[in-house]
Amino acid sequence: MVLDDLGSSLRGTLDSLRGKSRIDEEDVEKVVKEIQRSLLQADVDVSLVMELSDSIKERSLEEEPPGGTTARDHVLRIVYEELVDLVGESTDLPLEEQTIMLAGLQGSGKTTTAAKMAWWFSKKGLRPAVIQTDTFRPGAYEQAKQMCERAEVDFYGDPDEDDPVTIARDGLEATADADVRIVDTAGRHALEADLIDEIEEIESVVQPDRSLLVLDAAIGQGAKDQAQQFEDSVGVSGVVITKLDGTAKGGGALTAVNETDSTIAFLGSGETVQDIERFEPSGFISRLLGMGDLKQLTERVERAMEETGEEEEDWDPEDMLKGEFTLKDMQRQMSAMSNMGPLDQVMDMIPGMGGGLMDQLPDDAMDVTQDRMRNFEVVMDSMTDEELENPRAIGASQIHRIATGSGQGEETVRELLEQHKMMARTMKQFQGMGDGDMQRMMQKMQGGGGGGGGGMGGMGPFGD
Ligand SMILES: Nc1nc2c(ncn2[C@@H]2O[C@H](COP(=O)(O)OP(=O)(O)OP(=O)(O)O)[C@@H](O)[C@H]2O)c(=O)[nH]1
Repeated sequence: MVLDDLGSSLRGTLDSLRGKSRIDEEDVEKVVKEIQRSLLQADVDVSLVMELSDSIKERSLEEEPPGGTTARDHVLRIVYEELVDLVGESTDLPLEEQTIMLAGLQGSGKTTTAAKMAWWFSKKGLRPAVIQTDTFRPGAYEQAKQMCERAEVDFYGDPDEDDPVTIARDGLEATADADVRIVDTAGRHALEADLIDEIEEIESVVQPDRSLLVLDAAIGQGAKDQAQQFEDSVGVSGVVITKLDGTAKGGGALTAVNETDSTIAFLGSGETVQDIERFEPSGFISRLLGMGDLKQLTERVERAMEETGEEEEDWDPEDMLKGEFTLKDMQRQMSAMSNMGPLDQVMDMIPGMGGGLMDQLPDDAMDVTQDRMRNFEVVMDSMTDEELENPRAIGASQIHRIATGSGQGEETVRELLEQHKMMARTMKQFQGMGDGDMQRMMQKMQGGGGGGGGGMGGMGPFGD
Protein backbone atom coordinates (compact mmCIF):
# COMPACT_ATOMS: atom_id res chain seq x y z
CA MET A 1 0.00 0.00 0.00
CA VAL A 2 1.24 3.50 -0.78
CA LEU A 3 3.48 4.86 1.95
CA ASP A 4 2.35 2.00 4.04
CA ASP A 5 4.68 2.43 6.95
CA LEU A 6 4.39 6.19 7.08
CA GLY A 7 1.48 6.01 9.48
CA SER A 8 3.12 3.85 12.12
CA SER A 9 6.57 5.42 12.01
CA LEU A 10 5.17 8.91 12.02
CA ARG A 11 2.81 8.17 14.88
CA GLY A 12 5.77 7.03 16.93
CA THR A 13 7.64 10.24 16.24
CA LEU A 14 4.61 12.40 16.88
CA ASP A 15 3.99 10.61 20.13
CA SER A 16 7.34 11.84 21.37
CA LEU A 17 5.86 15.34 21.17
CA ARG A 18 3.16 14.50 23.67
CA GLY A 19 2.95 16.86 26.57
CA LYS A 20 4.85 19.60 24.77
CA SER A 21 3.06 22.86 24.24
CA ARG A 22 5.71 24.40 22.01
CA ILE A 23 7.69 22.82 19.27
CA ASP A 24 11.33 23.51 18.48
CA GLU A 25 13.45 23.00 15.40
CA GLU A 26 14.84 19.71 16.63
CA ASP A 27 11.34 18.26 17.05
CA VAL A 28 10.31 19.32 13.56
CA GLU A 29 13.52 17.91 12.14
CA LYS A 30 12.73 14.51 13.64
CA VAL A 31 9.23 14.43 12.18
CA VAL A 32 10.39 15.61 8.77
CA LYS A 33 13.17 12.98 8.65
CA GLU A 34 10.62 10.26 9.31
CA ILE A 35 8.38 11.53 6.52
CA GLN A 36 11.31 11.80 4.09
CA ARG A 37 12.42 8.27 4.87
CA SER A 38 8.96 6.80 4.23
CA LEU A 39 8.31 8.79 1.07
CA LEU A 40 11.68 8.01 -0.49
CA GLN A 41 11.31 4.34 0.37
CA ALA A 42 7.94 4.41 -1.31
CA ASP A 43 9.56 5.69 -4.53
CA VAL A 44 8.30 9.24 -4.38
CA ASP A 45 10.48 11.58 -6.40
CA VAL A 46 13.30 13.21 -4.39
CA SER A 47 12.56 16.78 -5.39
CA LEU A 48 8.93 16.31 -4.45
CA VAL A 49 9.94 14.94 -1.05
CA MET A 50 12.21 17.92 -0.46
CA GLU A 51 9.52 20.37 -1.44
CA LEU A 52 7.06 18.74 0.93
CA SER A 53 9.46 18.57 3.86
CA ASP A 54 10.46 22.20 3.43
CA SER A 55 6.92 23.39 3.67
CA ILE A 56 6.16 21.18 6.68
CA LYS A 57 9.24 22.54 8.41
CA GLU A 58 8.44 26.13 7.58
CA ARG A 59 4.80 25.97 8.54
CA SER A 60 5.38 24.04 11.79
CA LEU A 61 7.83 26.64 13.04
CA GLU A 62 6.23 29.76 11.70
CA GLU A 63 2.51 29.20 12.07
CA GLU A 64 1.07 29.97 15.44
CA PRO A 65 -0.91 26.98 16.73
CA PRO A 66 -4.51 27.92 17.56
CA GLY A 67 -5.07 28.40 21.28
CA GLY A 68 -5.20 25.18 23.25
CA THR A 69 -3.61 23.09 20.49
CA THR A 70 -0.79 20.83 21.59
CA ALA A 71 2.49 20.76 19.65
CA ARG A 72 1.66 17.27 18.47
CA ASP A 73 -1.75 18.19 17.08
CA HIS A 74 -0.32 21.31 15.46
CA VAL A 75 2.31 19.32 13.53
CA LEU A 76 -0.10 16.50 12.76
CA ARG A 77 -2.53 18.95 11.19
CA ILE A 78 0.19 20.49 9.02
CA VAL A 79 1.52 17.09 7.92
CA TYR A 80 -2.03 16.03 7.11
CA GLU A 81 -2.76 19.15 5.06
CA GLU A 82 0.51 18.96 3.16
CA LEU A 83 0.00 15.29 2.33
CA VAL A 84 -3.56 15.93 1.18
CA ASP A 85 -2.12 18.65 -1.00
CA LEU A 86 0.49 16.28 -2.38
CA VAL A 87 -2.00 13.63 -3.46
CA GLY A 88 -4.34 16.30 -4.79
CA GLU A 89 -8.06 16.30 -5.39
CA SER A 90 -9.96 13.30 -6.63
CA THR A 91 -10.62 13.29 -10.41
CA ASP A 92 -13.91 14.95 -11.17
CA LEU A 93 -16.30 12.18 -12.18
CA PRO A 94 -19.95 13.20 -12.24
CA LEU A 95 -22.53 10.45 -12.15
CA GLU A 96 -23.94 11.14 -15.60
CA GLU A 97 -23.85 9.90 -19.15
CA GLN A 98 -20.27 9.73 -20.36
CA THR A 99 -17.62 7.82 -22.25
CA ILE A 100 -14.37 6.97 -20.49
CA MET A 101 -11.30 5.62 -22.24
CA LEU A 102 -8.64 3.65 -20.37
CA ALA A 103 -5.00 3.76 -21.42
CA GLY A 104 -1.82 2.29 -20.03
CA LEU A 105 1.04 -0.12 -20.49
CA GLN A 106 0.57 -3.85 -20.86
CA GLY A 107 -0.40 -5.57 -17.66
CA SER A 108 -1.07 -2.36 -15.77
CA GLY A 109 -4.59 -3.59 -15.06
CA LYS A 110 -6.73 -1.81 -17.68
CA THR A 111 -9.07 -4.69 -18.47
CA THR A 112 -9.60 -5.49 -14.81
CA THR A 113 -10.14 -1.80 -14.07
CA ALA A 114 -12.70 -1.46 -16.88
CA ALA A 115 -14.86 -4.19 -15.34
CA LYS A 116 -14.34 -2.85 -11.81
CA MET A 117 -15.33 0.66 -12.84
CA ALA A 118 -18.39 -0.66 -14.64
CA TRP A 119 -19.36 -2.49 -11.45
CA TRP A 120 -18.79 0.70 -9.44
CA PHE A 121 -21.02 2.77 -11.77
CA SER A 122 -23.72 0.09 -11.70
CA LYS A 123 -23.76 0.33 -7.89
CA LYS A 124 -24.34 4.07 -8.30
CA GLY A 125 -27.50 3.30 -10.25
CA LEU A 126 -26.16 3.92 -13.74
CA ARG A 127 -26.10 1.52 -16.64
CA PRO A 128 -22.50 0.96 -17.70
CA ALA A 129 -21.03 -1.01 -20.60
CA VAL A 130 -17.48 -2.10 -21.33
CA ILE A 131 -16.13 -1.99 -24.88
CA GLN A 132 -13.06 -4.16 -25.33
CA THR A 133 -10.80 -2.97 -28.17
CA ASP A 134 -7.69 -4.90 -27.17
CA THR A 135 -6.88 -7.09 -30.17
CA PHE A 136 -3.21 -7.29 -29.27
CA ARG A 137 -3.38 -9.64 -26.29
CA PRO A 138 -5.08 -12.93 -27.23
CA GLY A 139 -6.80 -13.49 -23.87
CA ALA A 140 -8.11 -9.94 -23.42
CA TYR A 141 -11.52 -10.52 -25.03
CA GLU A 142 -12.39 -13.57 -22.96
CA GLN A 143 -11.05 -12.00 -19.74
CA ALA A 144 -13.09 -8.83 -20.19
CA LYS A 145 -16.22 -10.79 -21.10
CA GLN A 146 -15.99 -12.99 -18.03
CA MET A 147 -15.31 -10.15 -15.67
CA CYS A 148 -18.24 -8.18 -17.05
CA GLU A 149 -20.47 -11.21 -16.56
CA ARG A 150 -19.33 -11.36 -12.96
CA ALA A 151 -19.96 -7.64 -12.55
CA GLU A 152 -23.35 -8.10 -14.26
CA VAL A 153 -22.72 -5.28 -16.71
CA ASP A 154 -23.07 -4.99 -20.49
CA PHE A 155 -20.10 -5.96 -22.61
CA TYR A 156 -19.11 -5.48 -26.22
CA GLY A 157 -16.17 -7.10 -27.99
CA ASP A 158 -15.56 -8.89 -31.30
CA PRO A 159 -13.05 -11.75 -31.25
CA ASP A 160 -13.20 -12.04 -35.06
CA GLU A 161 -12.33 -8.44 -35.78
CA ASP A 162 -8.70 -7.41 -35.57
CA ASP A 163 -8.99 -3.67 -36.09
CA PRO A 164 -9.44 -1.96 -32.71
CA VAL A 165 -10.80 1.20 -34.30
CA THR A 166 -13.59 -0.74 -36.02
CA ILE A 167 -14.42 -2.47 -32.72
CA ALA A 168 -14.55 0.89 -30.98
CA ARG A 169 -16.90 2.30 -33.61
CA ASP A 170 -19.19 -0.76 -33.61
CA GLY A 171 -19.02 -0.90 -29.82
CA LEU A 172 -20.34 2.63 -29.43
CA GLU A 173 -23.29 1.75 -31.63
CA ALA A 174 -23.98 -1.53 -29.88
CA THR A 175 -23.95 0.08 -26.43
CA ALA A 176 -26.08 3.09 -27.31
CA ASP A 177 -28.42 2.23 -24.40
CA ALA A 178 -25.70 2.50 -21.78
CA ASP A 179 -25.18 5.57 -19.59
CA VAL A 180 -21.48 5.10 -19.05
CA ARG A 181 -19.30 3.54 -21.73
CA ILE A 182 -15.87 2.38 -20.66
CA VAL A 183 -13.50 1.74 -23.57
CA ASP A 184 -10.62 -0.60 -22.77
CA THR A 185 -7.58 -0.31 -25.03
CA ALA A 186 -4.56 -2.49 -25.71
CA GLY A 187 -1.25 -2.07 -23.92
CA ARG A 188 2.32 -2.72 -25.00
CA HIS A 189 5.46 -3.48 -23.06
CA ALA A 190 6.72 0.01 -23.57
CA LEU A 191 5.37 3.14 -25.12
CA GLU A 192 6.04 2.14 -28.72
CA ALA A 193 4.99 4.45 -31.50
CA ASP A 194 2.30 2.04 -32.73
CA LEU A 195 0.59 2.02 -29.35
CA ILE A 196 0.45 5.78 -29.37
CA ASP A 197 -0.85 5.84 -32.97
CA GLU A 198 -3.49 3.26 -32.17
CA ILE A 199 -4.73 4.97 -29.04
CA GLU A 200 -4.86 8.34 -30.79
CA GLU A 201 -6.99 6.79 -33.54
CA ILE A 202 -9.33 5.17 -31.05
CA GLU A 203 -9.55 8.43 -29.20
CA SER A 204 -10.58 10.34 -32.30
CA VAL A 205 -13.38 7.84 -32.98
CA VAL A 206 -14.56 7.48 -29.40
CA GLN A 207 -14.13 11.12 -28.38
CA PRO A 208 -14.14 10.24 -24.71
CA ASP A 209 -15.28 12.67 -22.07
CA ARG A 210 -12.43 11.41 -19.91
CA SER A 211 -9.23 9.46 -20.50
CA LEU A 212 -7.87 7.66 -17.49
CA LEU A 213 -4.31 6.41 -17.29
CA VAL A 214 -4.02 3.07 -15.50
CA LEU A 215 -0.78 2.73 -13.54
CA ASP A 216 0.48 -0.30 -11.65
CA ALA A 217 1.43 0.71 -8.09
CA ALA A 218 4.72 -1.07 -8.62
CA ILE A 219 5.80 1.40 -11.23
CA GLY A 220 8.76 3.41 -10.03
CA GLN A 221 10.24 6.58 -11.37
CA GLY A 222 9.31 5.58 -14.96
CA ALA A 223 5.74 6.61 -14.23
CA LYS A 224 6.59 10.24 -14.77
CA ASP A 225 7.63 9.85 -18.44
CA GLN A 226 4.79 7.51 -19.16
CA ALA A 227 2.21 9.88 -17.80
CA GLN A 228 3.76 12.72 -19.76
CA GLN A 229 3.60 10.82 -23.06
CA PHE A 230 -0.01 9.79 -22.60
CA GLU A 231 -0.80 13.34 -21.59
CA ASP A 232 0.77 14.64 -24.83
CA SER A 233 -1.05 12.16 -27.05
CA VAL A 234 -4.58 11.76 -25.65
CA GLY A 235 -4.65 13.96 -22.55
CA VAL A 236 -4.91 12.42 -19.09
CA SER A 237 -7.94 13.47 -17.06
CA GLY A 238 -7.10 11.19 -14.19
CA VAL A 239 -5.13 8.20 -13.00
CA VAL A 240 -6.15 4.81 -11.65
CA ILE A 241 -3.55 3.20 -9.40
CA THR A 242 -3.90 -0.59 -9.39
CA LYS A 243 -2.50 -3.47 -7.34
CA LEU A 244 -2.36 -1.55 -4.10
CA ASP A 245 -3.04 -4.83 -2.33
CA GLY A 246 0.45 -6.03 -3.21
CA THR A 247 3.78 -5.05 -1.78
CA ALA A 248 4.10 -2.18 -4.22
CA LYS A 249 4.69 1.23 -2.82
CA GLY A 250 2.85 3.45 -5.25
CA GLY A 251 5.10 6.44 -4.77
CA GLY A 252 6.04 6.46 -8.46
CA ALA A 253 2.40 6.71 -9.44
CA LEU A 254 1.92 9.48 -6.92
CA THR A 255 4.85 11.37 -8.41
CA ALA A 256 3.43 10.94 -11.92
CA VAL A 257 0.13 12.37 -10.79
CA ASN A 258 1.82 15.34 -9.23
CA GLU A 259 4.22 16.05 -12.10
CA THR A 260 1.56 15.97 -14.79
CA ASP A 261 -0.89 17.94 -12.76
CA SER A 262 -3.47 15.21 -13.02
CA THR A 263 -5.52 13.65 -10.25
CA ILE A 264 -6.36 10.19 -8.95
CA ALA A 265 -9.75 8.77 -9.87
CA PHE A 266 -9.77 5.24 -8.44
CA LEU A 267 -7.63 2.85 -6.45
CA GLY A 268 -7.59 -0.85 -7.28
CA SER A 269 -6.74 -3.36 -4.61
CA GLY A 270 -7.46 -6.87 -5.83
CA GLU A 271 -8.43 -9.08 -8.72
CA THR A 272 -12.18 -9.21 -8.27
CA VAL A 273 -14.64 -6.65 -9.60
CA GLN A 274 -15.46 -5.25 -6.19
CA ASP A 275 -11.85 -4.42 -5.36
CA ILE A 276 -12.08 -0.80 -6.34
CA GLU A 277 -12.60 2.41 -4.43
CA ARG A 278 -13.03 5.97 -5.47
CA PHE A 279 -10.02 7.98 -4.46
CA GLU A 280 -10.84 10.40 -1.68
CA PRO A 281 -7.81 12.46 -0.59
CA SER A 282 -8.69 13.37 2.98
CA GLY A 283 -9.92 9.91 3.86
CA PHE A 284 -6.91 8.34 2.22
CA ILE A 285 -4.45 10.43 4.21
CA SER A 286 -6.43 10.11 7.45
CA ARG A 287 -6.21 6.37 7.15
CA LEU A 288 -2.56 6.58 6.26
CA LEU A 289 -1.84 8.55 9.37
CA GLY A 290 -4.00 6.29 11.47
CA MET A 291 -6.37 9.13 12.24
CA GLY A 292 -9.39 7.19 11.11
CA ASP A 293 -11.51 8.10 8.17
CA LEU A 294 -13.77 10.61 9.80
CA LYS A 295 -15.58 11.64 6.65
CA GLN A 296 -16.47 8.10 5.71
CA LEU A 297 -17.61 7.42 9.23
CA THR A 298 -19.81 10.49 9.24
CA GLU A 299 -21.42 9.42 5.99
CA ARG A 300 -22.08 5.93 7.30
CA VAL A 301 -23.66 7.31 10.43
CA GLU A 302 -25.85 9.64 8.41
CA ARG A 303 -26.98 6.81 6.17
CA ALA A 304 -27.66 4.59 9.14
CA MET A 305 -29.68 7.35 10.76
CA GLU A 306 -31.78 7.70 7.63
CA GLU A 307 -32.41 3.97 7.59
CA THR A 308 -33.36 4.04 11.25
CA GLY A 309 -35.92 6.68 10.30
CA GLU A 310 -35.09 8.97 13.17
CA GLU A 311 -36.97 12.23 13.44
CA GLU A 312 -34.07 14.65 13.38
CA GLU A 313 -36.02 17.50 14.92
CA ASP A 314 -36.72 15.48 18.05
CA TRP A 315 -33.10 14.91 18.67
CA ASP A 316 -30.28 17.37 18.78
CA PRO A 317 -26.85 15.72 18.76
CA GLU A 318 -25.53 18.90 20.34
CA ASP A 319 -27.39 17.95 23.51
CA MET A 320 -25.09 15.02 23.93
CA LEU A 321 -22.13 17.36 23.96
CA LYS A 322 -23.82 19.46 26.59
CA GLY A 323 -23.74 16.49 28.88
CA GLU A 324 -27.46 15.74 28.66
CA PHE A 325 -26.83 12.29 27.38
CA THR A 326 -29.78 10.07 28.15
CA LEU A 327 -30.40 6.40 27.63
CA LYS A 328 -32.56 7.43 24.68
CA ASP A 329 -29.50 8.93 23.02
CA MET A 330 -27.62 5.74 23.68
CA GLN A 331 -30.48 3.70 22.25
CA ARG A 332 -30.50 5.82 19.10
CA GLN A 333 -26.78 5.43 18.70
CA MET A 334 -26.87 1.71 19.13
CA SER A 335 -29.65 1.33 16.65
CA ALA A 336 -27.71 3.46 14.17
CA MET A 337 -24.56 1.47 14.83
CA SER A 338 -26.28 -1.80 14.08
CA ASN A 339 -27.30 -0.41 10.68
CA MET A 340 -23.78 0.58 9.81
CA GLY A 341 -22.29 -2.77 9.04
CA PRO A 342 -19.64 -4.89 10.66
CA LEU A 343 -18.61 -3.34 13.92
CA ASP A 344 -14.91 -3.92 13.47
CA GLN A 345 -14.95 -1.94 10.22
CA VAL A 346 -16.76 0.91 11.86
CA MET A 347 -14.33 0.86 14.78
CA ASP A 348 -11.42 1.00 12.37
CA MET A 349 -12.63 4.33 11.07
CA ILE A 350 -12.79 5.95 14.47
CA PRO A 351 -9.76 8.11 15.24
CA GLY A 352 -7.44 6.36 17.60
CA MET A 353 -8.98 2.97 16.89
CA GLY A 354 -6.96 2.38 13.72
CA GLY A 355 -3.25 1.86 13.65
CA GLY A 356 -3.15 -1.58 15.12
CA LEU A 357 -5.17 -0.91 18.22
CA MET A 358 -7.88 -3.20 16.95
CA ASP A 359 -5.32 -5.94 16.44
CA GLN A 360 -4.56 -5.93 20.13
CA LEU A 361 -8.09 -6.98 21.01
CA PRO A 362 -8.85 -10.66 21.37
CA ASP A 363 -10.38 -12.13 18.23
CA ASP A 364 -13.85 -12.48 19.67
CA ALA A 365 -13.92 -9.07 21.35
CA MET A 366 -16.07 -7.62 18.60
CA ASP A 367 -18.59 -10.47 18.68
CA VAL A 368 -18.94 -10.13 22.40
CA THR A 369 -19.54 -6.44 21.99
CA GLN A 370 -22.12 -7.01 19.29
CA ASP A 371 -23.90 -9.53 21.52
CA ARG A 372 -23.84 -7.10 24.40
CA MET A 373 -25.33 -4.45 22.18
CA ARG A 374 -28.21 -6.72 21.27
CA ASN A 375 -28.83 -7.53 24.95
CA PHE A 376 -28.75 -3.87 25.85
CA GLU A 377 -31.25 -3.10 23.12
CA VAL A 378 -33.64 -5.71 24.49
CA VAL A 379 -33.24 -4.29 27.99
CA MET A 380 -33.94 -0.75 26.80
CA ASP A 381 -37.07 -1.92 25.01
CA SER A 382 -38.43 -2.92 28.43
CA MET A 383 -37.89 0.50 29.95
CA THR A 384 -40.44 3.26 30.16
CA ASP A 385 -39.87 6.58 28.43
CA GLU A 386 -39.29 8.16 31.80
CA GLU A 387 -36.61 5.66 32.66
CA LEU A 388 -34.91 6.19 29.33
CA GLU A 389 -34.90 9.94 29.84
CA ASN A 390 -33.73 9.78 33.42
CA PRO A 391 -31.78 6.59 34.04
CA ARG A 392 -30.26 7.86 37.26
CA ALA A 393 -33.65 7.49 38.94
CA ILE A 394 -33.79 3.77 38.23
CA GLY A 395 -33.70 1.88 41.52
CA ALA A 396 -33.51 -1.77 42.58
CA SER A 397 -37.20 -2.54 42.13
CA GLN A 398 -37.20 -1.09 38.61
CA ILE A 399 -34.07 -3.07 37.75
CA HIS A 400 -35.88 -6.19 38.87
CA ARG A 401 -38.94 -5.33 36.76
CA ILE A 402 -36.87 -4.47 33.65
CA ALA A 403 -34.82 -7.65 34.00
CA THR A 404 -37.93 -9.79 34.22
CA GLY A 405 -39.64 -7.96 31.38
CA SER A 406 -36.68 -8.23 29.04
CA GLY A 407 -35.75 -11.79 29.94
CA GLN A 408 -32.22 -10.60 30.72
CA GLY A 409 -30.49 -10.90 34.07
CA GLU A 410 -30.39 -7.99 36.51
CA GLU A 411 -26.67 -8.04 35.93
CA THR A 412 -27.18 -6.98 32.29
CA VAL A 413 -29.45 -4.12 33.33
CA ARG A 414 -26.82 -2.92 35.80
CA GLU A 415 -24.08 -3.21 33.18
CA LEU A 416 -26.15 -1.12 30.81
CA LEU A 417 -26.65 1.57 33.45
CA GLU A 418 -22.92 1.56 34.19
CA GLN A 419 -22.13 1.81 30.51
CA HIS A 420 -24.51 4.71 30.13
CA LYS A 421 -22.95 6.51 33.08
CA MET A 422 -19.52 6.15 31.57
CA MET A 423 -20.65 7.39 28.18
CA ALA A 424 -22.42 10.36 29.73
CA ARG A 425 -19.24 11.23 31.59
CA THR A 426 -17.26 10.95 28.39
CA MET A 427 -19.66 13.23 26.60
CA LYS A 428 -18.97 15.94 29.13
CA GLN A 429 -15.27 15.73 28.51
CA PHE A 430 -15.66 15.97 24.81
CA GLN A 431 -15.84 19.67 24.16
CA GLY A 432 -12.59 21.26 23.12
CA MET A 433 -10.63 18.09 22.89
CA GLY A 434 -7.63 17.75 20.61
CA ASP A 435 -6.81 14.61 18.67
CA GLY A 436 -4.21 13.50 21.17
CA ASP A 437 -6.58 13.65 24.12
CA MET A 438 -9.20 11.85 22.14
CA GLN A 439 -6.85 9.06 21.25
CA ARG A 440 -5.74 8.65 24.86
CA MET A 441 -9.31 8.57 25.98
CA MET A 442 -10.30 5.97 23.43
CA GLN A 443 -7.40 3.84 24.53
CA LYS A 444 -8.47 4.13 28.14
CA MET A 445 -11.97 3.12 27.25
CA GLN A 446 -10.72 0.18 25.23
CA GLY A 447 -8.97 -0.87 28.40
CA GLY A 448 -12.35 -2.00 29.75
CA GLY A 449 -14.15 0.71 31.70
CA GLY A 450 -17.83 0.06 32.38
CA GLY A 451 -17.64 -3.61 33.29
CA GLY A 452 -15.67 -4.94 30.33
CA GLY A 453 -17.71 -3.00 27.83
CA GLY A 454 -15.03 -3.46 25.19
CA GLY A 455 -15.53 -1.04 22.37
CA MET A 456 -19.00 0.01 23.37
CA GLY A 457 -17.87 3.00 25.36
CA GLY A 458 -15.78 4.15 22.46
CA MET A 459 -18.67 4.34 20.10
CA GLY A 460 -20.84 6.69 21.98
CA PRO A 461 -19.20 9.96 21.15
CA PHE A 462 -19.19 9.29 17.44
CA GLY A 463 -22.80 8.47 16.96
CA ASP A 464 -23.78 11.94 15.87
N1 LIG B 1 -3.62 -8.11 -7.03
C1 LIG B 1 -4.13 -7.35 -7.99
N2 LIG B 1 -4.05 -7.77 -9.25
C2 LIG B 1 -4.57 -6.99 -10.21
C3 LIG B 1 -5.18 -5.74 -9.93
N3 LIG B 1 -5.59 -5.20 -11.10
C4 LIG B 1 -5.23 -6.07 -12.06
N4 LIG B 1 -4.61 -7.16 -11.53
C5 LIG B 1 -4.04 -8.32 -12.22
O1 LIG B 1 -3.01 -7.88 -13.07
C6 LIG B 1 -2.95 -8.65 -14.25
C7 LIG B 1 -3.02 -7.73 -15.45
O2 LIG B 1 -4.27 -7.09 -15.44
P1 LIG B 1 -5.08 -6.77 -16.78
O3 LIG B 1 -6.35 -6.12 -16.38
O4 LIG B 1 -5.13 -7.95 -17.64
O5 LIG B 1 -4.09 -5.71 -17.40
P2 LIG B 1 -4.20 -4.95 -18.79
O6 LIG B 1 -3.64 -3.60 -18.55
O7 LIG B 1 -5.56 -5.02 -19.35
O8 LIG B 1 -3.20 -5.79 -19.68
P3 LIG B 1 -3.05 -5.73 -21.30
O9 LIG B 1 -4.37 -6.03 -21.88
O10 LIG B 1 -2.04 -6.80 -21.57
O11 LIG B 1 -2.54 -4.41 -21.64
C8 LIG B 1 -4.11 -9.61 -14.17
O12 LIG B 1 -3.62 -10.86 -13.72
C9 LIG B 1 -5.05 -9.00 -13.13
O13 LIG B 1 -5.77 -9.99 -12.42
C10 LIG B 1 -5.23 -5.32 -8.55
O14 LIG B 1 -5.72 -4.24 -8.18
N5 LIG B 1 -4.69 -6.17 -7.64
